[in-house]
Amino acid sequence: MIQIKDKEFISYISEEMLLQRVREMGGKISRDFEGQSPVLLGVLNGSFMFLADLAKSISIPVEICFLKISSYQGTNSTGKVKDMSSLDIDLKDRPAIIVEDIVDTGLSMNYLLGKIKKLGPKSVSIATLLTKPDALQHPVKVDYVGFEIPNKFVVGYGLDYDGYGRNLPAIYQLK
Ligand SMILES: O=P(O)(O)OC[C@H]1O[C@H](OP(=O)(O)OP(=O)(O)O)[C@H](O)[C@@H]1O
Ligand SMILES: Nc1nc2[nH]cnc2c(=O)[nH]1
Repeated sequence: MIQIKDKEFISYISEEMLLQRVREMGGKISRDFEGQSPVLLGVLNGSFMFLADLAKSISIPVEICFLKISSYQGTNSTGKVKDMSSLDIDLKDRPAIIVEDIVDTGLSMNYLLGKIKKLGPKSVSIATLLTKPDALQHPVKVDYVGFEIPNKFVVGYGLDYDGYGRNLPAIYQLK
């Protein structure tokens, strides 16, 4: 068990399991996009650790850039997406892969899809480490999923509680 601020969390997905699954996802993406050079669009802050490990497992040429949005406060969605991005890459006619740590209600991903599609990419795919099928309110088709998890708040491996816990190498669930 670990404590972050006022909350206790218990071990949920080990570092070993995360890395094994992320490598599988990188292998699949490499096969699916063989002969192409997609742009990985990491969504800050939460995706930084997943994106780093995923990118290391991808064997085809990729470019990497980042978007920054936020919708969570504490352990709840605000219901609104705050966009702080300025995308410095031309996506026209390029395959784009949005890389997220988690699709929870789907609000953020629906917003991102709308934003990216307007930039004229060849295709838009979604890779997320985690999804919470029982929490989904804004349906979205995810192409690459690491783990489907129950509707409980999680931290670690990029995911935070109130700014903390992102540096944990494994995933923990709210007790
Ligand atoms: O499906 P949703 O309900 O929209 O939730 C998913 C979003 O929540 C998290 O971001 P957060 O707002 O916590 O910002 P952060 O990545 O900076 O922690 C996560 O990285 C997703 O972007
Ligand atoms: N840290 C964290 N951020 C989220 N954003 C959406 N769902 C979650 C979650 O379960 N944990």
